[in-house]
Amino acid sequence: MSLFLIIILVLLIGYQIYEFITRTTLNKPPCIPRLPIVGSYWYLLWYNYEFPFKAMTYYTNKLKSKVLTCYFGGFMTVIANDYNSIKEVLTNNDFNGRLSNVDVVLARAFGQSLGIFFTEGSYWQEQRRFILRHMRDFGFGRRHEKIEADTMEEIAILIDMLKEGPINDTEKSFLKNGSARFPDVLYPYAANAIWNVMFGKRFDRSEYYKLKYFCESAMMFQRAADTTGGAIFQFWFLKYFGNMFGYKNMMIGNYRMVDFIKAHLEKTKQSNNDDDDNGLVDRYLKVLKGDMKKKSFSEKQLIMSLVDFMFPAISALPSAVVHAIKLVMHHPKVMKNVQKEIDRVIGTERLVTWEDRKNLLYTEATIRESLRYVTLTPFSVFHKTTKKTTLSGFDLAKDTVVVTNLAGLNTDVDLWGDPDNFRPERFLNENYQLCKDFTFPFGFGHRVCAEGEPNSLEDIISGLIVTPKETWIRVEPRYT
Ligand code: HEM
Repeated sequence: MSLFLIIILVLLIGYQIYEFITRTTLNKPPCIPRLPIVGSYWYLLWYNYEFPFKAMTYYTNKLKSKVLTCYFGGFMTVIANDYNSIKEVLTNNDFNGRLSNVDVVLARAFGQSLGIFFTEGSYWQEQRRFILRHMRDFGFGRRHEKIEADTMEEIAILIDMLKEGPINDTEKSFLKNGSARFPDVLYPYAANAIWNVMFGKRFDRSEYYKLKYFCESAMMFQRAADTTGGAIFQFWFLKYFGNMFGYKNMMIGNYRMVDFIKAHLEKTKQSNNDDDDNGLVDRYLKVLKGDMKKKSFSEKQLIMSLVDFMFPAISALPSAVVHAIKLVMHHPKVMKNVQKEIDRVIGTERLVTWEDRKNLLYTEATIRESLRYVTLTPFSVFHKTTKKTTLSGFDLAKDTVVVTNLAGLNTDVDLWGDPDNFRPERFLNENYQLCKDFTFPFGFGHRVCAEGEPNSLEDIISGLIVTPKETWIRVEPRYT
């Protein structure tokens, strides 16, 4: 009898646990199974430890919904997995919040909510607006004679490195036996481009070791965790496990960048005259010295904004170029087409310019396809609802974490038909013009990547092509 009761009790508890795991609240998106405390993230890891976002396709099919609830630890999170729901998140201002008070986010910024990525509300708006407006004056995201000339010089150095070989120990570390290591070889070019906008100067070729250090720190930070922050963002105490959850490298990489920027900021402050106007830093320092300083302006905020604007420029951009190169090299037909277009539009005697972009449609389609094929930010950067709102007809409470599953969008069979094929032609119509792009590699709306799509694509194009005559496309004899 007692055995019978125990069986009943076990069955009842089992049922309760099953109920808890699969429970969906009324008018909330269907929920991925979850466990008490740890939530659903572990199910994603279980499905694919290396690429947990891949589990989403399985669950959208299983739960028959493109919008799902997923508990990241204790954070009730809603994940948008298709074009319509992602667009809704990106275009509705109710989703413009960020998780600004999570331990790991605060730890990277002197224990405060600073920078651009993880700030929100009027603080974020004020800072983002000020920084972008003044960066534009120094050539960020628009035509600018000096910046274009400087960039051409950097490209010329890159060509010289690739063609003539290394001239110092730093260059020898990424140029060996006639081959170049990517993305490392692109670091000086990428870092000097953004440094120029911020500080109004570039590092000389003899100082490239400094840029190498700066870029490697950014990579260390990026590689320590994905944009979701991984498990460390859900459970603060995991920081005590060293590098097991990426915390240690995240902090080392982050504070190496902070210290590097701080040291150069100090130098700028010491040599700064009131009428200096060479880059964003001069403009920001002017505000800090002035009487009209708004509350959101501080030196720490400047440092974290510089980190937030610079680390993607020196890690994500070179990575995007490398993925494009790799994919083109593995698709000889695409390579031939790109090469033919470069020969036709640019020829072999001059460098690529910003003007060329409108005539490099196949090359642009190739870059768009490589950004689709390899999603650099699979879960993008987490958003948060700033008020009670709706998504695809579901009700969402204020402060709900919202994820745009860009990887899911980029591999959606319903949208692409053959997402596993690398086919730039999908971005061109029958008239060989670029057609509507259903991807959001840089996000969209007010929280769009600060570099924005046009600027990023131009940078990738110039990084990819480098030079018509000596380009990497010609280096690989197997395909020519
Ligand atoms: C191929 C390269 C890049 C990709 C794929 C990329 C992608 C993204 C994505 C998906 C977001 C999040 C959008 C959202 O919240 O929905 C983002 C945000 C951001 N990106 Fe990029 N990015 C790239 C390069 C850059 C560069 C070069 C910069 C700076 C020069 C930059 C600066 C930023 C900043 C500051 C944000 C935060 C914007 C905010 O929260 O207001 N990114 N990026």
